[in-house]
This record gives sequence, C-alpha cells and structure tokens, in this order.
Amino acid sequence: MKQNLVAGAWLDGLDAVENRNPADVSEVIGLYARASADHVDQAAQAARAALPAWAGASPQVRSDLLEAVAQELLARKDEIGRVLAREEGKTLAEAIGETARAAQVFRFFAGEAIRVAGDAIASVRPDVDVDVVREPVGVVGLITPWNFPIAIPAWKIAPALAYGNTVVFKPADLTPASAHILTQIIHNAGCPAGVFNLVMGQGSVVGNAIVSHPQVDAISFTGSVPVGRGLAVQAAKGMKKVQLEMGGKNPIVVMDDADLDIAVPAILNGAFFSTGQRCTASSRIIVQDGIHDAFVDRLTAEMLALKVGNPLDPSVQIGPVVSEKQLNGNLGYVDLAKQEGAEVIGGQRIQGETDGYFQAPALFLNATNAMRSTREEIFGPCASVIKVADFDEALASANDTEFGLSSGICTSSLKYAREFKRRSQAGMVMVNLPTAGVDYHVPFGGRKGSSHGSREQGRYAAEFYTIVKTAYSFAG
Ligand SMILES: NC(=O)C1=CN([C@@H]2O[C@H](COP(=O)(O)OP(=O)(O)OC[C@H]3O[C@@H](n4cnc5c(N)ncnc54)[C@H](OP(=O)(O)O)[C@@H]3O)[C@@H](O)[C@H]2O)C=CC1
Ligand SMILES: O=C(O)CCC(=O)C(=O)O
Repeated sequence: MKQNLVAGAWLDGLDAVENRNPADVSEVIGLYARASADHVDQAAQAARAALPAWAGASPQVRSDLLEAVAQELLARKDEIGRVLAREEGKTLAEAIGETARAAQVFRFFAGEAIRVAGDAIASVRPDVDVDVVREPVGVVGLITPWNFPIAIPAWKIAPALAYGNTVVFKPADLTPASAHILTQIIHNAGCPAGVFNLVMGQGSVVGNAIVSHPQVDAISFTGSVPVGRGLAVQAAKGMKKVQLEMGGKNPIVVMDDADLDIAVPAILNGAFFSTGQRCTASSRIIVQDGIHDAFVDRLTAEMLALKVGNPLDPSVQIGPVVSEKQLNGNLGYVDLAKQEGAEVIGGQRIQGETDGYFQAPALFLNATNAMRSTREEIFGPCASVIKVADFDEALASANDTEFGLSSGICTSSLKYAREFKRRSQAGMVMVNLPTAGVDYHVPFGGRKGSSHGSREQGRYAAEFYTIVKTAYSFAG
C-alpha cells in the first residue's frame, strides 16, 4: 500500500482506494492510503512547525531542491508517463510530455527561488528608507484535479516551495499514483520533514479538512466550479488567501479567411486530445458561414479518423474517459444535444478489446449558445459548432458565456486577430492555435466564472505565494 507523507514519515490512512486503469478496469494500478481529518491536522501542524526554518533557509537551498526534482522527473519521464497514462487515460506521448513539462516548471522555479525581488521606494521623509519585501504566505493547502495529475501539482508545489512556503498537498482521489511518485521524488531529493506533506483521499474529508484548518494560511485549488465556489466561501470564514482555477467552455472562431491547414489540426487537437478532458478544451467552435461547410466536412472526416483505444498503443490518439461517472456524464450530454436539436456526429460509447471507458469524439452541429449542451462544460471529447455571419457576431458569441478561461481565433487577417485579442473576455487568447496547450513559464488563468484570485505559473505566481511587507527604517 502506498502511504501518505506527514511530517517526514510515511503513514497509513483511514482506509484505502484501489486505483484502476480506465482503459482496462480489471487492472489495478495500486492501493493508496486515504488520509483522515486527523492526518490533515498532523500535516498542517508539521507544516507550521517547519515553516520558520524553510522560509529562513538560503534561497539557494530551495533552488537546489527544485532543480533536483526537475532532474529526477526528466530522467524518469518515460516511466512516470506510463503510470500517468495508465491511471488517467491520456496517451503515452501526452503523459510523457506532461511529465517533462512538470520538470520544466520545477526548473523554472528553481531559478525564481533566487530571483525573488522586492522594491526600494523613496520615502517622503528624506531620513527614512522604505523597503518592500516579499515573504512566504505560510502554510499552503494545494488541492488538484485528476486531468493533469503531474503538471497541475507541479504548477502549485514548485512556486510554493520556491518562495519559502510549506505545503499540505491533496491530489485527486482518482489519480493518486502520479502524485505519490512526485511526493517520493520531492522527499528523496532531501526536502526537510514537514515542509512537504501528502494527504491522499476524498475531497469531502481531506479537502474539507485542509480548507477549514486554522493553521493553513492559503489555498490553491484547481477543479470544478461548484467545488471551487464552496471552498472559497469556507476559506473566507478563516480569512485565508484563495486562488481558484475552474472550468471553461472555450470558444474558437474560424473566420472565412482562415487557413484550414492550420485551423483543422488546431481544433482537432484543442477539442479532442487528452479526450477533451481539459479546462482549456476548444469546446465551442464558432464558424463564419462562408467557410462553414468546407470546414465542417474536413473536421468531421478527420475527427472520425481519430483512433480511440489503449493509450499505451503509440498509434492511438484518444484514450479512454477517466471514469464511469465522467463517461456517463458525457453520454448524457450527447443525448441532451440531440434533444436540443443539434445534429450529433459520433459520441457513442465504444466497446474496446478491454473493459474500458472509451467514447468516440463528438461534434454537435447547428448548435447555439442557448443549448445547455453548448453552454455547460462537459469535460469530455464533445464540441459544439455554431454558425455565424460575421466577425461581430463571432465575437459576441465567443463572449456569451459565464466562463472566460481561454479563447481562440483562426484567421489570416491581422485586423481580426488584433481585435479579437483586445475584445475577448478570456484570460488567455490564442491566434491560429488551439485554446489548449500552454507554455510552462507564462501566466495561466481566466476571467469571469473560470478563475478567482491571482494567476498561476511564471513569475506572476509570486502574487499568490508571497505576501508583501513594507519596512520603514530610520537610522537616527
Ligand atoms: N481551470 C483549470 O485550471 C482547470 C480546471 N479543471 C476543472 O476540474 C474539473 C474536473 O476535475 P475534478 O477533479 O472532477 O474536479 P473537482 O472539483 O471535483 O475536484 C477537484 C479537487 O477538489 C477536491 N474536492 C472535492 N470536493 C471538495 C471539498 N468539498 N473540499 C475540498 N476539496 C474538494 C477533489 O477531491 P476528489 O478527488 O476526492 O473529488 C479534487 O482533489 C472540471 O470541471 C475542470 O473544468 C481541471 C483542470 C484545470
Ligand atoms: O496544459 C496543462 O498543463 C494544463 C492545462 C489545464 O489545466 C487544462 O487544460 O485542464
């Protein structure tokens, strides 16, 4: 049984969860201890006790730890990628790529640890100095989803440790294996006891205990909108700093002047790769009427040619959906789209050679933003196609959503591209690129209902993981 890491010791849990392969549910990947609220308490107390030494350590010590983690992740990316693909279902190439990207995140923050900078501001009193310094927030609770089980933890753990915070980390209950390997790597790299704690288990128990724990100063969460909203309300009662990254229903516009050799592969990737299980997925495809039929014909043909199956098979492009619950949700949306009047292509369950949660990718044609299947995040391989007359209608349709994570436009016109970048109500805007597929060193986050609090990734992460202190000094 794989255990939790609390105060530098490996501990059994309250009970255990059997982690299974969504491509073949008869295959058990491992048995993972589920922590209790008491374990969370021990972890939070240990993180509090370890904070002064870690926050006061030389930035070089923190940098060296992160660099060692990066090197180990890179050296083992094929092995870790295989575990990730088996527990989450994305293809082996995607899983190895995700692991390599996580390594780059650790490497980037190894640099940031020694670059953290404040400010010296002239005082209005000539005999006084004013220094603005960045200090760690304290004990941070990190709660992550299953869809990027190495990369999203890396986005949070690396800056948290770089800036001198101590950590209580809860990964998704569906994907403990990747999180456990990452924890072993951090531990074996010499992370001091209590600085980094892993508490696996269910959100309702472990997540809830972290959010309500008085020793936890800040929470960074990635996951669904309802859980994020509830968590923010609960965290506010303890006056905790909160960062939420939640869902998306990301529009990508295809203008009449788009190059289909660019637009079709970009949208195929954005909508269906990672089985559409990305908050940045291109799930609303908004197409100008002059190019609509040619685009849809080509996208449909290429979508139907995508190979769905075992993610360890190198010829497979779409792995299984992560769980039965998620699959049933997706199939429900396929039925709903039909009831709402969309023409549905694909989307059926596929019985593979193994007992897995395979689903054919789906397009909902003749969709409108009034349809629930086009407004709500599905988080599966399903995308709506909306026909529009011109740029203004495309932009209005793109912005007609409660979400605002990522958006895109495919066009050869600099004027449309520029106008779209300026007027899109999303946190990230892509031109001639999928709405998904982000760099590891630039800000990630959304607007409206997609995000709350400051950005993740890149040097902007310092806004969340540090707190500013203004120091006045008078030498007499
Ligand atoms: N904007 C972004 O950056 C991203 C957003 N997402 C969003 O995440 C969702 C899919 O991930 P999923 O894991 O199902 O999302 P959930 O919101 O269900 O879970 C996210 C994490 O929160 C935990 N959790 C659940 N309930 C509570 C609670 N009451 N208190 C504290 N923690 C809790 C979960 O634990 P448990 O595993 O036990 O349920 C999990 O670790 C999608 O809606 C997607 O849009 C995903 C990736 C990126
Ligand atoms: O690309 C990534 O690493 C993660 C992006 C993400 O969180 C998502 O699309 O769900």
